[in-house]
Amino acid sequence: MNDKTPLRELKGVGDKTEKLFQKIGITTTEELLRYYPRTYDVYEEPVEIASAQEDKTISIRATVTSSIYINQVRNLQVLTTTVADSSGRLPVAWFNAPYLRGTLKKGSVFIFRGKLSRKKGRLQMEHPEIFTPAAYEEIVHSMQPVYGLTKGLSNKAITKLVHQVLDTRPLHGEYLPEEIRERYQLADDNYAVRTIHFPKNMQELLTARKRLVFDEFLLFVLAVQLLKEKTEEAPNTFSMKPVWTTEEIIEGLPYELTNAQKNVWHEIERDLSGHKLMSRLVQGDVGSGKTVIAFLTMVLSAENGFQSALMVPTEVLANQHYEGFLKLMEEQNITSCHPVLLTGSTTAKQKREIYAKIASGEVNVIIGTHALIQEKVEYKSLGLVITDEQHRFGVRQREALTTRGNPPHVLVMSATPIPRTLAIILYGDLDISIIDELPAKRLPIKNCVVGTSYRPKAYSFIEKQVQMGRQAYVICPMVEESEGLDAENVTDYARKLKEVLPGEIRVDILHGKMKPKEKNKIMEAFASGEIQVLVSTTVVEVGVNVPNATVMMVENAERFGLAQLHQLRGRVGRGEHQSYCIFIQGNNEEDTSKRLKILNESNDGFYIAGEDLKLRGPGDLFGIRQSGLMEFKIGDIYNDAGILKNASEAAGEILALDFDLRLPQHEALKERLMGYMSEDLENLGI
Ligand SMILES: Nc1ncnc2c1ncn2[C@@H]1O[C@H](COP(=O)(O)OP(=O)(O)OP(=O)(O)O)[C@@H](O)[C@H]1O
Repeated sequence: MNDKTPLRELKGVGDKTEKLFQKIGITTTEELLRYYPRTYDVYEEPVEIASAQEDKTISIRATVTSSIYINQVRNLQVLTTTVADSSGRLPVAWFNAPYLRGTLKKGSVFIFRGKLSRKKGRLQMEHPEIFTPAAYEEIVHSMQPVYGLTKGLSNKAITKLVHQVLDTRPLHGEYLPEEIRERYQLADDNYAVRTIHFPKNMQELLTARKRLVFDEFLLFVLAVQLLKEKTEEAPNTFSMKPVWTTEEIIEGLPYELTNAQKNVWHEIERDLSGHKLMSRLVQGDVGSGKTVIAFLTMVLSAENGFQSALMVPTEVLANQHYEGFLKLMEEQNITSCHPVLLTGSTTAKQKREIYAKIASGEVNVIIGTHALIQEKVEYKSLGLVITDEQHRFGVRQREALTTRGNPPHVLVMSATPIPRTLAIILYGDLDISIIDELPAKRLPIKNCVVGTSYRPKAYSFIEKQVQMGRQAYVICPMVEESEGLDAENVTDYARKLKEVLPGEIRVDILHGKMKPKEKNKIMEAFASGEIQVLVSTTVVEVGVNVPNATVMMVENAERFGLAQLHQLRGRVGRGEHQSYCIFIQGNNEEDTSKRLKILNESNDGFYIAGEDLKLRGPGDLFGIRQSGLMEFKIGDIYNDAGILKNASEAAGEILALDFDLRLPQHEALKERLMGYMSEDLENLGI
């Protein structure tokens, strides 16, 4: 067995299992080992029934004190009994588990592990796991991995397979230079990979995690540094001179550019006409007006006779930008641009026609999803690539671009708030511009963090806003009901909301499982105001622009990272109307309230990220990540900023000594880096 061994060759993996693993992006043993647990279950010491708290998973050691009752509730068979210890009694229920009848004999003692919930005013434990006291003794205090799952694939199945691979694979040689491991006190790689799946305690877990985070950052920073070497001196083969048209467009806009926008625009103009190729990152908080800068740059490129491509992560966004660009052309009478939209939904026939037009130069502004820089697309003269969200277009994609015949100028747009010190490390190959000013007419968003009892008020508020001509988003974490997860889902929620709101208000849904075409249709209907309330998952999070929407209501806000919530909030407050954000907290935990309150204090992405960090302890690393940021599997740029700085320092030293990694002590590292660079590039968008 080696790293690239297909899962298929493992014991117990047939067609069906192979497909299920493919669904979560795993085809080889290496990918399986890099599929880190989402979190860990700790089997705690049993507690007394009397001290058990609602909503918490606990273990109790108790005796079965009554006979078993079986009730049929629709298609659910409910099995109930009562258990007791010296402190009290507790009803327990299982669903569709008739096989337990033989086990749960009156008088027998078990460890019951599950969550307590309140039913008709009484606490009860639902569907607990059962262990004999001896079996529990063996696992108590241990940490069990909890993986991200897909329907049909159980946590047990993944755990078993990871065990199999860890037990049978040959160990690797260490690829990090010894002195670096010593200086930063990093565990051995083989140990780290095993322990991240099966740690015995928190300390072990943190040690393993530190090594893996370091590795992930080190490879990333090395890639950035090597790319920097390559691009720093690349001559400007697509020199673009400033033109009047863009000045006229700026004059003709319905608003005045902010000073920050003007500065960035001038920086870009200077870059494009300079001696070197442009590699620039434009960082600007949600709604700060990055799109118009992208459009101006594309017009400038077209006026200079070159093609440009704007790549975005979703079809919805691609459509939005395409429509936006067409509108700008029409309003401002721009004749030099011939735009085209290219996405996954474009039919094969249309694609062929579009490819031909791109090859002949008939179209010069190409807007779409990542399909744009696939090898099949041959450009006549691609002078500029703009990407609109950096986390889907990381260092590996930028590197792949430089290997094309004539590498184009690169402009990366990002709304991720990253402190400057970290940005310099993470985007070392890019010059950085910051739009640190919001358009003047914006009113600050009004926020509230409330419990679920606030819903009726929120609904009537939404109703009033709609009557005033505005629109609303309601975000739920899930698409449909899912076993074991207690969170709102789009499908049922929309149904309920339709019952509550007056019939003339059109409520519709949007989620990631819909076909792209359907999603576009819904988004267009929302943008045009036909749909007034959109119940959606976080698919709306990145870049969607409907300035008329003024309410953002987020259900189960506790399930999202603050950065993600900030992105969601950024979907409102994009026009002149007062906007509102209602975060519904679905639990009663004080820590959650504290965290969510940060959103109440500020509308500034930088501030939020910083405050969130202060509240986190080491145990939080495995709960909510600042999801959506960058392309890291395990590292978190905020929580692990210290490790990121160490990795950057180490990369600097390695390259100072051996700038192309030729020395024998770096051979294994180089191989690992090559593997990293080519890993999943297809999935990453190239
Ligand atoms: N200087 C300005 N004054 C007023 N409105 C502006 C200005 N610049 C842009 N806008 C408008 O603000 C809204 C948000 O701009 P845009 O979509 O470019 O934001 P963004 O920076 O891309 O944000 P996000 O990261 O959330 O996508 C748009 O409706 C745009 O027309």
